[in-house]
Amino acid sequence: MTHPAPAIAVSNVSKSFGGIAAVAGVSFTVADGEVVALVGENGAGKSTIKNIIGGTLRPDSGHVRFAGAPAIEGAGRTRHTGVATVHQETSLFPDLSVAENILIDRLRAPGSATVRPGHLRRAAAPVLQRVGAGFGPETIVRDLPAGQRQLVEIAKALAAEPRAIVFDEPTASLNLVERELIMRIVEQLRADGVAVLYISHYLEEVARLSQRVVVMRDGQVVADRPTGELDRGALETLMVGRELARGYPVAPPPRSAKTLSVRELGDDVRVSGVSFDIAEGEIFGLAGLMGSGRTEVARAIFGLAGAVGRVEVGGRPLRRGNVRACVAAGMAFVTEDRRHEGLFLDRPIRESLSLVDLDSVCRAGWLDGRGERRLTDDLADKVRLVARGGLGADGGSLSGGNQQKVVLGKWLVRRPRLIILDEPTRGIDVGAKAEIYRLLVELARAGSSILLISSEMEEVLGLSHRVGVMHDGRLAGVLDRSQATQENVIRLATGGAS
Ligand SMILES: Nc1ncnc2c1ncn2[C@@H]1O[C@H](COP(=O)(O)OP(=O)(O)OP(=O)(O)O)[C@@H](O)[C@H]1O
Repeated sequence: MTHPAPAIAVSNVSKSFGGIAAVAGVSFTVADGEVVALVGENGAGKSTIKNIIGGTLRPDSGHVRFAGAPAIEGAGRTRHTGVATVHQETSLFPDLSVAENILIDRLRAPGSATVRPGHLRRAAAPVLQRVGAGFGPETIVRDLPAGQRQLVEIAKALAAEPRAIVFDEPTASLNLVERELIMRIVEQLRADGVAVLYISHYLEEVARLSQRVVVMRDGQVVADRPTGELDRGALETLMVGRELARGYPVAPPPRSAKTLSVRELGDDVRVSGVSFDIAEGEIFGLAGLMGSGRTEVARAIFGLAGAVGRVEVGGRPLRRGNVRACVAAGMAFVTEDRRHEGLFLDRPIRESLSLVDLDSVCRAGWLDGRGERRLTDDLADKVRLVARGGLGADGGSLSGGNQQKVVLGKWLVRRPRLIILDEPTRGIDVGAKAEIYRLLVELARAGSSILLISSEMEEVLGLSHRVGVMHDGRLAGVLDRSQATQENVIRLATGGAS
């Protein structure tokens, strides 16, 4: 019996950057109608492989074949026919319509004539239907919530009718309902015979969707096994090379003094009438569906978005809209958009790490090189930073997850009085997550107050003393740890009574 060639065959692929191997001798296949999960720690080499399969990066040696055929070499870029990629960061044009975004590659094709809007709409409708979109082709992308933009991203990939499709963490920061939708699309693609390579840090998704798991560590494949043979613990151990502690670390009960007091907070647009307190040493989770106003609450506390209402830190009214005053009051804000707001891509990693704590690395106004080295080495260690080129390499050379660890880590050691974290573990691997949870609990134990915003319900429920649930711009209820179950949170988040 002859076997058909696999839809994707990666053979002995190696790639180095500046003499440092990102991936070395990687081989695996994905067959038609198969979902293969690609997992590994931050910096293991997953994105490098994705980019080589997608044709945006050329391997130093080895090759990728699609259904037995090599890629078509063109000037500068390799064209890989039959494979599409759904990226983590959205690549959509916000001011164009859904249909224009979906068909943009064809609109830009040389020799393409002017396209009539009616034609565009008709061409986009079937793929929108295939992803179960509840919006029309003429909707402007900017008006869609993030979860639905991800559907447009997938529809765009499907428009080319690919035989193989690569998903890069498609559910990061989506809520449970939106995640379910994406997973059903993947299941349907598989049933339709499409080959799927699924990159994810969410091991429950890996267990549900994939038939096979390829585990990468330090640029190499360390396991390629049927998913059914690996339980969660075994998979984690393969990924991080050690056994991870189960469950969440427990913070001691909060103290009685209030750190933060928020009254009738609003942003004049989406959020209004939000009131709550956070005590010293308390972890307060903020849950809610995407678009419910969680991020806006955080921004309004910091005075960033035309905020109204009263905010007190340590019993003193906060001078609003003045970020410097907030920082002076001991507040720290780690936003969702960490890569643009906290990391120098073209400066040594060491500088990004030491910047918030300059006082401790400066002696009489001079930068103390040894002090800086000690501080940054310690920090890098604490967040399990994988910087294969050392801390002297530029921030831009780090993998996505490791860039996030830098920005998060530098705030965590500063022991702020109040730290607001928006999606702190997005894109971060299981091992580093465990470290970050430990650091958060340590901060709380030392008396810091923490406002934790996360779409990962398990994380919010596992770490928080209390959980506030947002619905439609209002705080629908606050649940104590004993009442904070997934069902109760979902009920409040979807507009049900507490
Ligand atoms: N342009 C580059 N210049 C220098 N080094 C790079 C570059 N791109 C990747 N690397 C290095 O290659 C290694 C693999 O990175 P890659 O982005 O493939 O990891 P990853 O598994 O996708 O990680 P993450 O889960 O954080 O996204 C890392 O050590 C990274 O620092």
